[in-house]
Amino acid sequence: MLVAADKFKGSLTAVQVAERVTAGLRRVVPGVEVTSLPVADGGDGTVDAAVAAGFERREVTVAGPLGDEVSAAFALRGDTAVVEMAEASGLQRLPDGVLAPLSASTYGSGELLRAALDAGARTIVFGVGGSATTDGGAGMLSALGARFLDADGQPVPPGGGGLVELASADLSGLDPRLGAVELVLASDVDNPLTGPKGAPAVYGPQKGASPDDVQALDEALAHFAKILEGAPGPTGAAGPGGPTGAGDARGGGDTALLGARAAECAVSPGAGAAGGIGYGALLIGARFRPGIDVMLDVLGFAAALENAELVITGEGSLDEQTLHGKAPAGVAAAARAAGKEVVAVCGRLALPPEALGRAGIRRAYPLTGVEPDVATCIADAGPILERVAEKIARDFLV
Ligand SMILES: Nc1ncnc2c1ncn2[C@@H]1O[C@H](COP(=O)(O)OP(=O)(O)OP(=O)(O)O)[C@@H](O)[C@H]1O
Ligand SMILES: O=C(O)[C@H](O)CO
Repeated sequence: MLVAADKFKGSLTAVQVAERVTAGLRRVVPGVEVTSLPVADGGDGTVDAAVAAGFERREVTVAGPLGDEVSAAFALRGDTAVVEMAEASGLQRLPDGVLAPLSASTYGSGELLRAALDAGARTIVFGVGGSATTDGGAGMLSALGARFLDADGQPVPPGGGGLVELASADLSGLDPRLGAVELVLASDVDNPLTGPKGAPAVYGPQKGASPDDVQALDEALAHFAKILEGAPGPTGAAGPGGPTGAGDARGGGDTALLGARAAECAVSPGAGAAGGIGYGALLIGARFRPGIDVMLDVLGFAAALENAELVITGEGSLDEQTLHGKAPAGVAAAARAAGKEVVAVCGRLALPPEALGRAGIRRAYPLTGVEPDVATCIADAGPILERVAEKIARDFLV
């Protein structure tokens, strides 16, 4: 039996989900062998999942979304680092939870990447999602040595809103170590940077952006990308590979302009992830992969799967979004490909059985199936999840 579920956002961490499910299963079948592999899709909880799988947690003080100091962690094992942008620039890092769609910056995420480089990382899994920001990764790039100036030669204000003032950009001062690392953009979504499916339009509102803000941010990010097309690229022999990850020399040399590659990055899948930090990451050579697929590799899912007959996955809300590359869909696809049976636990279930079936999930067990009151399900999630797991044990193990 393998428990590979994401967190129930707002009620249980992924580690707690695994603990509660295990406790419920063992109440019905005391000796049952259960392997726990908490999972995440690149968004918040990604460092926790890596740590649960044996990575070392490294704490660093970096800038939060509004520039105040926050304590953030990345995970390290050997020369592989897992950096989660939400640790520095996530919604949960906003002081008092007050949304700041125009001014929130990813500067602290760049500081986290720098800390991973300082720690000797040669491969960096950059998990993105759950962000408070819509700055196209400008803050992150600044922390790594890029310069973004207004018409008076002054740094533009932090956040996506400030990018309308951008007159010139220069990436030639980027940390040269970036040229020598493998950077993987582990993204929860595959949106482009701008336009109707872009970061401001689709994810701006959840960060507090009004319709006017969305429009302003969309224009600001388009302007940002346009300026970058004419900007000096990173120096160093191993120039970034662009969205395909195929390393080449186009970005090398401080006189080389980013040009067509910057334009290509803006429309590449994942550019619009986490307020466009995906774009910034692609620009410095990151290779895009769906976050859950990257994390299953990092966490050693294939090995954990070998001895399991049944896989229990899940997340807080099994809904339409789940089908678009969220953790349970990724777990189910990988488990089904290996011929394993998959069921899911969740707080609330908003998918019909056919949709679950298409995702490879045989049956879903919502907490609301044993406790109809949603508020109680959230407040008392742990014990209720144990009862749900008892049900799974009775259905599949006895
Ligand atoms: N114990 C619970 N009982 C009932 N519903 C819950 C419970 N815990 C979470 N939820 C529901 O699930 C939602 C959170 O969904 P979920 O955990 O899938 O995260 P998400 O918002 O999809 O983000 P992510 O991409 O990080 O997974 C909550 O807003 C709530 O509606
Ligand atoms: O952070 C965000 O904007 C969403 O999670 C999509 O990446």
